[in-house]
Amino acid sequence: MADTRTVLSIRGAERRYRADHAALAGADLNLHAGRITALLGPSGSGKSTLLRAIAGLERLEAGSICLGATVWNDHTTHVAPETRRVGMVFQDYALFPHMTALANVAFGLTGPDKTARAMTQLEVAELGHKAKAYPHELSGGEQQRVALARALAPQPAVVLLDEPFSGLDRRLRGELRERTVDTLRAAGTTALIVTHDAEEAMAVADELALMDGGRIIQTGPPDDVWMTPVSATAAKLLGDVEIIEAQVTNGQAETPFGPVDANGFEDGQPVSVLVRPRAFTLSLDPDGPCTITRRRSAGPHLTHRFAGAGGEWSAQTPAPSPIREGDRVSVELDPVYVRVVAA
Ligand SMILES: Nc1ncnc2c1ncn2[C@@H]1O[C@H](COP(=O)(O)OP(=O)(O)OP(=O)(O)O)[C@@H](O)[C@H]1O
Repeated sequence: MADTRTVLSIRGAERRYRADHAALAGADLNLHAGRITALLGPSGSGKSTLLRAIAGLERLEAGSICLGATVWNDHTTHVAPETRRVGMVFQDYALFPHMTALANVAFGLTGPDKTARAMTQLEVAELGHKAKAYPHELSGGEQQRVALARALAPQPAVVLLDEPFSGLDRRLRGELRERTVDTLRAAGTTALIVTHDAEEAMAVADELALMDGGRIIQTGPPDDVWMTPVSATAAKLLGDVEIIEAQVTNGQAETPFGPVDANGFEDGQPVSVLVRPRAFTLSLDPDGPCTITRRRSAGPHLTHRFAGAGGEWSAQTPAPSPIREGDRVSVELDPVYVRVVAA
């Protein structure tokens, strides 16, 4: 059974840079022992501010941040960044350019064996042979690995990674992503990784936290969050979704593609029906109500745009498919990929 002990808890965190705008507007989040949480949100939603607040680089105006029973922040306390047991990997890695890889990793360490410990950490990152190299002599991926080694070397309670893969090309990103997850797991570290890439968040996360407007709007295992988004905003953060506004009648929400179960909402209530592209099941039908307007291959599946039923919609369909542009189709919804939430 995985350890779900809360290591870090954030309650009602508020931070305003301007009087009329809260970068953090009451954010709540728990980080659990040895687990990787991915923080996903659009640009400007407050992700970096939350990370900086955990690191002690921002003061909160309200709320609290606690490591176990130790208060790092509340209305009276602000523990200095250097005394928090936090490791940081910044977006640009922030390595010291005039120091070797080894000196960078040893930087935060103390004690007579600090160089040996830094070397061990570099070896874990498979960069022992680059110990004497300066950052400009390292590739982007190697720099990121040195930055991660530096963050992990002091055995911090929490590691924070701010968009750690964003400067790298797609192939290297995937590789480095897996290596980073392996390294964090091997170290048993509690980690928070910020990203605005849904696919990346789903790939790295044990737990996913969705952020919007300075608040955490949903948390949970990635599959659960994907299958059961709490709102249209949450669903949109994780990928394409069609949103159909509907009213509940006899326990069902009426859509142009037939009724769907109203998920416990009461009759008369306005709801949003969230339909993932893969929910649409298309069948060739000369008398069907919809017409294919566009067909695109996307590797293992196809994207079919179709018009009719009061709008234009996107379906993700299995490849190969005989359905071509201009064909008429009938459309059904697979309820597995449909979710009804409050409007
Ligand atoms: N130093 C600052 N001074 C003034 N406003 C700031 C400052 N830092 C951030 N903000 C504002 O606070 C809000 C949250 O910013 P933040 O950088 O935390 O968002 P983010 O989710 O990390 O965005 P991104 O994905 O683009 O990095 C934004 O409206 C931003 O403009």
